[in-house]
Amino acid sequence: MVGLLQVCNLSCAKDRDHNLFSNLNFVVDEEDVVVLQGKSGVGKTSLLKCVAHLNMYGGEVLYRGRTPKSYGVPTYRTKVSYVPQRPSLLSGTPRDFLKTVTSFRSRAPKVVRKSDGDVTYPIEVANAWGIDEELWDRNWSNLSGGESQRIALAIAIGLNTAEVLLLDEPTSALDPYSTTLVEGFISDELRSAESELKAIIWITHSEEQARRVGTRFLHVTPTGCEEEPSLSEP
Ligand SMILES: Nc1ncnc2c1ncn2[C@@H]1O[C@H](COP(=O)(O)OP(=O)(O)OP(=O)(O)O)[C@@H](O)[C@H]1O
Repeated sequence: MVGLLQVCNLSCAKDRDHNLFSNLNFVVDEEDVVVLQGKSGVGKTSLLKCVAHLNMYGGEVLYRGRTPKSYGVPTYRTKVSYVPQRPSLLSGTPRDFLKTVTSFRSRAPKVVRKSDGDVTYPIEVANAWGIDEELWDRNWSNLSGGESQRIALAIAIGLNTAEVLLLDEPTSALDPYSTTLVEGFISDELRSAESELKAIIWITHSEEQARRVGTRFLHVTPTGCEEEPSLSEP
């Protein structure tokens, strides 16, 4: 079976002589929310970056049976999109970032714009999570961790081009109420016929969150990954 995303014999180098991990094989299908688990430092973030074609890797990543290069990497990244844990490392404001991202030719032209050129849906998504529009004009470095995390996620979801989202601890800076809002919104998007979103790979250190959002559980080790049938109750 081809699946939406196929990870074949993936390895990632730690340094010239050592691999961080190797021999990773798994398939992501439509409607999957694959929770990635594993010890701190095992390489979960690195794995997501490999899948997003942001890190060097050995082996193969196939999206709908084809390599990232066959789509063109910028186009691939609009379909398989990585959302970092700490977007505050970006320069400028979220609105600058949104304008830059939506100006790329690889972005689908269907993104809705206001007459002044602004893209609206990401701002609406963030608003639903308690983000005032004025925050879009503040530098990333002057936003709280939770604000920048929600805005980065709202951009990824609101652009509505990604079929696979790679979420790196997307709610680690959020309070429980905001976490519930975000989790609910994402699961509605996965079910919505209007949304492009088909599957998610989600890193979380929270067992409770893993149970709430996950449909599959993948345990990453330096020598491969194992699928766990389900998480046992605490
Ligand atoms: N750009 C980099 N240069 C050198 N080493 C790096 C780089 N990024 C990550 N590493 C190292 O690679 C290893 C794996 O890091 P990674 O962030 O992928 O792990 P993780 O499983 O996501 O960790 P955590 O659960 O703590 O977030 C760590 O030892 C880290 O220090």
